[in-house]
Amino acid sequence: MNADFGAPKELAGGLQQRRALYQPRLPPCLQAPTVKAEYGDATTTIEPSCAHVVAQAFPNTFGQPLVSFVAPAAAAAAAAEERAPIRVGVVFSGRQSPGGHNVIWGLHDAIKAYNPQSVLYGFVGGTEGLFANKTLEITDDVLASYKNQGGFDLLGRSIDQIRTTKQVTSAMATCRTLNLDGLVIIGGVTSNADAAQLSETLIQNNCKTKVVGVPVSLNGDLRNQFVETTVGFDTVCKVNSQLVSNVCLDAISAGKYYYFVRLMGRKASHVAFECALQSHPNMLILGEEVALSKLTLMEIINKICDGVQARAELGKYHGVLVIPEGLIESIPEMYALIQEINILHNNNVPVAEMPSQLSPWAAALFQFLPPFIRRELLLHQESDNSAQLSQIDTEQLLAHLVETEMIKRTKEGRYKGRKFSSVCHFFGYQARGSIPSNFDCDYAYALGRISLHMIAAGLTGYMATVANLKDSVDKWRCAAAPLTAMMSVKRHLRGPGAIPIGRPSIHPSPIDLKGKAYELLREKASSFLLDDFYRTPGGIQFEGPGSDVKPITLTIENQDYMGDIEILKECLSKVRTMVKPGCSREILKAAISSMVSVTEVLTLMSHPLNAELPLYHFK
Ligand SMILES: O=P(O)(O)OC[C@H]1O[C@](O)(CO)[C@@H](O)[C@@H]1O
Repeated sequence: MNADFGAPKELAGGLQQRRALYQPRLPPCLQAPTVKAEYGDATTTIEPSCAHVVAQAFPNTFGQPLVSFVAPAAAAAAAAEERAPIRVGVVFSGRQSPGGHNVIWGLHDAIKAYNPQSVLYGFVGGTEGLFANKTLEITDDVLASYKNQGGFDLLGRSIDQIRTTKQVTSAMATCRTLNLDGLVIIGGVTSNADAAQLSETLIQNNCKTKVVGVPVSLNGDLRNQFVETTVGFDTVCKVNSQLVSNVCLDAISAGKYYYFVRLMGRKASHVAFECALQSHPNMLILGEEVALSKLTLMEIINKICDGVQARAELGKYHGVLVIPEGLIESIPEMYALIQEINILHNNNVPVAEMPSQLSPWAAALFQFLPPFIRRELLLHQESDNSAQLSQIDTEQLLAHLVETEMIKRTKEGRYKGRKFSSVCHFFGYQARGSIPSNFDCDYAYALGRISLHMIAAGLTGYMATVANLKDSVDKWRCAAAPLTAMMSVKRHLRGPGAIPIGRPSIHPSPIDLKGKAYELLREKASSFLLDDFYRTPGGIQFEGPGSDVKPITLTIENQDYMGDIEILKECLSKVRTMVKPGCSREILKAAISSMVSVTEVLTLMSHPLNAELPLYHFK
């Protein structure tokens, strides 16, 4: 374990120092040291047919009400000394995600405003630090060089799991030893599911510590009717969109390579999806689409080759393909092979013996794959027993198979263009330590402050949430949602005969293939493929007009089309000044794509006032 966690960092002059001075904006309800908690109706689960199973597994925490936080009446705000000091622990349970530090900062500020005698302990080294009770007291001094900074290096992280009996017992022992009123668990889907179980176990064992989850994950897959997005998703998408758009421009400049880019996102492809909306690469293959259409590996390869061939007919020998790291598991035959390997891991079969123990069809597929993929598929599993997808070079597998297929097509006389050449990238870990965007700084800081109010209100088994994120911070609504309300049970089959399997849990939310954002992308797919409609969002903006740009998916999916007349007017005036009367349709398209965001264009296209402006009818 790194002994330097929490040590003051030397911040580079210029941007890094300036970022440390940024003061996150606070929604109105969080501006006083206390809040008023308003209790709503009892909850069930996001999948009501699972309610009885969740209720059985979580007898103490199922059905709790939603809680909203509003500003207290001025007279209700008691003096700090009238409030008992609070003792809270905080742990990074999930993977690094930009903005995580600000959750701790917000929590610290709220705790001290609540009562300056309150104490906040950070667990050093992630969950391992929680189990071993290794703490660092969080103070203003400790926080100084970590404010608005990326990574999780204030406290570090270890395994993203608080699940086994030993782990839960150790965590409970730490809560008791430190006499904690609250434990704040920072992480994604897995960490929050574990937080729910820990909270239930603590109640059953008469441990007073309240457990609060905070949605922090670069993958953006912890989203449901209570959670609009996770901390870090915005930053990671911005960093990766810049990288993708950079390679788009590189590709078109030399006209000789196809770039195969893999982005993070295991069970869901949100990062790849958002980056494609931002940067417009030629091709995007989502895990969700492949799983739905049950596309085989060779069908995917043929699809890519058809795209390469169509572009060659236009004289184009370059392009950019974006995939999520989870794509490999979405391909039916690869999924089945990975499942067989997982079973062998669970049965402790030595890696060297695994290939010989595969079923005949899986062994045949395994042998067909290039040696580097075979080696990567056999790596030890993640904490949730899934394959280590970040270590599997799916982009290289695709590039290799596409090259083979293009050579075959050439030999058969089906392809007459130039030789296909590729360059592969995994833009994965690079973004996790990035300086967080203003949005992630504000969002994380607010969630940290909400966590304190949840503990003060005695809530346990809840997640801190903020709604209305597409709007400015002064319109954000702060709340707490029961973790059990986000649970469902996996099923073997769909429909009435479906058999529930496993314990209820919080599951990653896939891309909504019926959603507005996906519809937009599909409409543009053939133009993206052939027209090199690249878009350059550039680096993260911290100041000025670009600094408040939010994820396109977040704004599109939550867009109130009829209500945003102000946005409409602003867009109209922008485009009117740019476009000259009588200019071509192509110029209009380009003007719109470069001048306004997709969200704005969508708003324009869907708004009744759109009829005023024939130029928007390019669709
Ligand atoms: O740091 P680690 O353990 O290699 O984590 C890698 C994984 O973490 C994530 O970044 C976030 O869950 C995944 O997308 C990726 O597969």
